[in-house]
Amino acid sequence: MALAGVRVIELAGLAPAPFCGMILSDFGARVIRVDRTKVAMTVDTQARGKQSVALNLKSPKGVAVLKRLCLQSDVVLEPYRKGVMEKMGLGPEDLIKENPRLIYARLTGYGQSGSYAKAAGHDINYLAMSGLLSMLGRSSEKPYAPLNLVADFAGGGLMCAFGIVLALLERSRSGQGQIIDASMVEGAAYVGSFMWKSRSIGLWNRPRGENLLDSGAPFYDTYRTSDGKYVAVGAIEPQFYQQLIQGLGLDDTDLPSQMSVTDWPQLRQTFTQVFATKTQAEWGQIFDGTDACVTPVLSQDEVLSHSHNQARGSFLKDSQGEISPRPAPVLSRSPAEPCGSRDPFIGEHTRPVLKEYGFDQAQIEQLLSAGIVECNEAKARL
Ligand SMILES: C[C@H](CCC[C@@H](C)[C@H]1CC[C@H]2[C@@H]3[C@H](O)C[C@@H]4C[C@H](O)CC[C@]4(C)[C@H]3C[C@H](O)[C@]12C)C(=O)SCCNC(=O)CCNC(=O)[C@H](O)C(C)(C)COP(=O)(O)OP(=O)(O)OC[C@H]1O[C@@H](n2cnc3c(N)ncnc32)[C@H](O)[C@@H]1OP(=O)(O)O
Repeated sequence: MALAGVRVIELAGLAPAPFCGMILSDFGARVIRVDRTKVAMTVDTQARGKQSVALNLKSPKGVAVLKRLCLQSDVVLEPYRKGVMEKMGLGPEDLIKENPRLIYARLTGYGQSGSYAKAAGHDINYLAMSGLLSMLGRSSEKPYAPLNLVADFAGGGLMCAFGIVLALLERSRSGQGQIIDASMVEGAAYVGSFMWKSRSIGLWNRPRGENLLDSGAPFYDTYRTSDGKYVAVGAIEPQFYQQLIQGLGLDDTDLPSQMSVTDWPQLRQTFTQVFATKTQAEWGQIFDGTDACVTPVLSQDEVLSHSHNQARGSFLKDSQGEISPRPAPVLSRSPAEPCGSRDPFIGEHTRPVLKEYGFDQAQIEQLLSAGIVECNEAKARL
């Protein structure tokens, strides 16, 4: 796999850093998640292929253990508020001084500088600060965050993984590590570059929800079908729009022109009425195999059985029967091989990882009896 041999220490976080760690793990990196002690359950639902070490960082001895793990690894991924790592003496300067090859990734909402750097926040705040939230939502309605997808995952976890891969690539030439300052505000904005770059062509001149691609255009929207399901329509180009009109059984000469913005509300009404006359599956029979750009809106449970997804193996079922997306993109020679077994229990790998990182048996027992580390192997065997 592409990242085989790369050792990552991931400090346990909420959602973006776990996703970043899972991407690295799916593509072959060895990811060791450092969890808190005295915690019954992890909130990391993206732990595929990771190992867990439970370590008390409130103790100087725990901090010393973490330092030893970091110094022998390729990547440290930390999701804390600015200053937390420095307070423990584990800031990037300290660690990179001792391990110049170390890649130190800092995944935060607002980045390591600026007046918001130390403020708490979540996806919706970062999205708001990126300028993108102001563009999301239906006409005359308030801005609407599309789950916590854009800042946490696209602009956060994924962008940070990209930064790590770039730093690894550069290190293969220079032999040196570096610090990655991954701000979710900036990551989200960068993912949305098109929204800035396309202003000059007038794509966003109208109010929110009234433009071509923000649900303003009737040929770029979702419609309810007679069985209470939905279809998605993305028939932008005239030749594809013609196929949509044909599939709907409408006569083009009775309709206003596609790009007549003032007629869009009326056209939307017509489409709404027509789509409501058949089931989602019936529309599938009409539109599948055409270029009308009409697809079913599938639920999370339906994706696995759709013929196209099935043919490509786009979704996986793990050993627990849980469905999740296959890692993307697909590399021809060294594709991801996601681990099929269950996620680790907190502290499940404390003992073997410490051993591997050079702690001897007596040191491990001492750390265990002092409560600096926890080991949950017994639970893991149950
Ligand atoms: C919208 C998303 C968030 C969605 C997350 C949800 C999926 C989950 C959120 C709550 C979960 C539920 C909840 O936990 C209750 C249940 C628990 C149960 O186990 C499971 C079910 C639950 C219902 C559970 C279910 C779900 O998991 C939840 C609903 C986001 O936007 S995520 C993005 C957030 N932002 C960032 O990541 C940006 C960077 N980080 C930050 O800005 C801050 O970290 C943050 C997020 C604001 C939190 O600030 P906080 O003050 O809490 O921490 P920090 O200042 O960063 O400091 C960390 C301190 O922790 C110490 N520490 C770290 N590791 C250890 C250790 N191993 N041992 C000891 N101590 C440790 C560290 O030293 C710091 O201590 P100090 O404060 O003293 O310096």
